Amino acid sequence: MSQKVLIPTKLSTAAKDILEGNGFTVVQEAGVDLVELAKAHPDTEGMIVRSEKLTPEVIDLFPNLKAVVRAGAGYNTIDIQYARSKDITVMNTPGANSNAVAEEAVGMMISCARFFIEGDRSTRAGEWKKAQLQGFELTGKTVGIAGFGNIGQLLAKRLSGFEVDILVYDPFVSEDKLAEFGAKNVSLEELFAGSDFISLHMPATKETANVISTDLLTSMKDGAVLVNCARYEILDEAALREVKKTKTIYYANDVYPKDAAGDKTIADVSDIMLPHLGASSIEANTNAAVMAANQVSNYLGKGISVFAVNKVLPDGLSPEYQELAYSVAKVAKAWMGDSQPYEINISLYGELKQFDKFLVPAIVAGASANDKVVNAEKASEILESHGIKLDVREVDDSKNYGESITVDLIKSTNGKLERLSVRGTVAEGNIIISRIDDFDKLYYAADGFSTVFIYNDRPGVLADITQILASESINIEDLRSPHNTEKKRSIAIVKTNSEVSNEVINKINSKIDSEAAFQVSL
Ligand SMILES: NC(=O)C1=CN([C@@H]2O[C@H](COP(=O)(O)OP(=O)(O)OC[C@H]3O[C@@H](n4cnc5c(N)ncnc54)[C@H](O)[C@@H]3O)[C@@H](O)[C@H]2O)C=CC1
Ligand SMILES: O=C(O)C(=O)COP(=O)(O)O
Repeated sequence: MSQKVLIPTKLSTAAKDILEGNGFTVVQEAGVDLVELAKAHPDTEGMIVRSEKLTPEVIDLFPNLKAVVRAGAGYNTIDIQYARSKDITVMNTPGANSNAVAEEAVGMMISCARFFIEGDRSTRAGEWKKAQLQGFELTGKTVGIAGFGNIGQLLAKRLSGFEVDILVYDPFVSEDKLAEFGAKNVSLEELFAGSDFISLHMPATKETANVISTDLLTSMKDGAVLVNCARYEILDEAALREVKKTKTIYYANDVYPKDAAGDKTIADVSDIMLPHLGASSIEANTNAAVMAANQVSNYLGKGISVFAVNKVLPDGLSPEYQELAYSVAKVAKAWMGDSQPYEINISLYGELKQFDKFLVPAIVAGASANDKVVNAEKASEILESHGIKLDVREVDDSKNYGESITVDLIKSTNGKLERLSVRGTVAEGNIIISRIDDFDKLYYAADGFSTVFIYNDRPGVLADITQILASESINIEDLRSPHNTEKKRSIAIVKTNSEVSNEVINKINSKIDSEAAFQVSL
């Protein structure tokens, strides 16, 4: 039965399309209470949200939930610790909506400095406030950016045409990053006192709660502009109200305690108020939808967690290695065909051996991959229930395999055991299959469609394979065919531009009489 993903938010249909294409059942209903949705879909295993609040009470309504992707950056609306305690992995989609927010911030700055909102309102009302609404320019001024992550950096880049000086406050930013943008690292106090425009782009955390205080606001230059497209909780609203009584500063706001209609307490001190529009561009929505759908699909289907915020991959383990784990196992499983392994042996070489708990689920998912979708979390249980032994072996690092993974599926046919062994590594960010059976040094990039034949070495076999594929109008993109002269065996790995049907594989097989013939798509 296919796994269910709930999208209780307004999100590009790209997410639903990707997930359905990968075999998931998708329910997308925006604006419906999560409690109601939980009643109707208690079997939900994955969820994609935007600013919807996931409290412990809401999380408890979804007993089968395994993965939540916040299609966006800020995840302060999700109780990630509670989710962790329920073994739910929460991810976000960094960078997906950054440009939309950076552009919004530039728009806010100029709208404030040139009085666009008051100009519009008063002119509509029949007034003519040309003399009163003389503004000031952004060009050549000093802009302070608090929080120099994805959005902060893009903002600096977008502002470069305005020839501004940039001050940055971010306790975690590197000197290299600052140099790249020609920005100066300062304290938050120096940033507030020295900037004509200030834009907030740090996350809402315990450390940033109410950090924009009376002292900072009082220190701002007269007539300076403060833009908050980050989070409501960062600014001390009462302090802003007090300071604004005696000082002319402008405040542009996009964020609230909750996203909902109704009166807003911040209204009297805001010069511009938008209904949390930062990420609301077509482009950002599509980017976030595509990223989120792939992340849910990879996690539930392959055990690969990318951008997890409550189960962060340990230092030294990049997500490519989880992908490698899945891919190596999937190649071995494709070789094995429909029968079930008697045993799975896993060898994690080099630094990878310490990361078994992050890699084994992906291997188990790959080794169980008959359909497009498998349930990575449940795969171990399934293996156990089928009596399949899983063995993570002691490895011999003197073999110099670097950071690589070997998956051996042990096949049992009428009591006779056969080892189907595949090894891979990551090189320059690419997933590389380095060995199948005893054919090593393959160095073959595992993506797209590959058909593999193992056969007795003799002249003319490659010609037969390529000729049959050509007659089916299938184009070959790569072909590796090392020989084992001692055993007089060869392997041909043929990467094609499209899927090769079973019928065509059988046709080739009967012509070349191979001992193994299988296709794998990665
Ligand atoms: N208005 C809107 O629609 C949107 C609002 N946001 C908000 O903007 C925030 C930033 O988004 P991104 O740039 O994508 O995230 P990011 O994670 O790429 O960047 C955040 C930056 O803040 C820095 N930071 C962390 N703690 C800090 C502190 N105490 N003081 C100063 N800097 C600190 C981090 O080092 C990092 O460089 C999000 O957390 C979210 O709350 C994000 C997207 C849309
Ligand atoms: O990505 C973020 O942090 C945002 O604030 C965007 O929120 P939204 O997806 O528009 O509800």
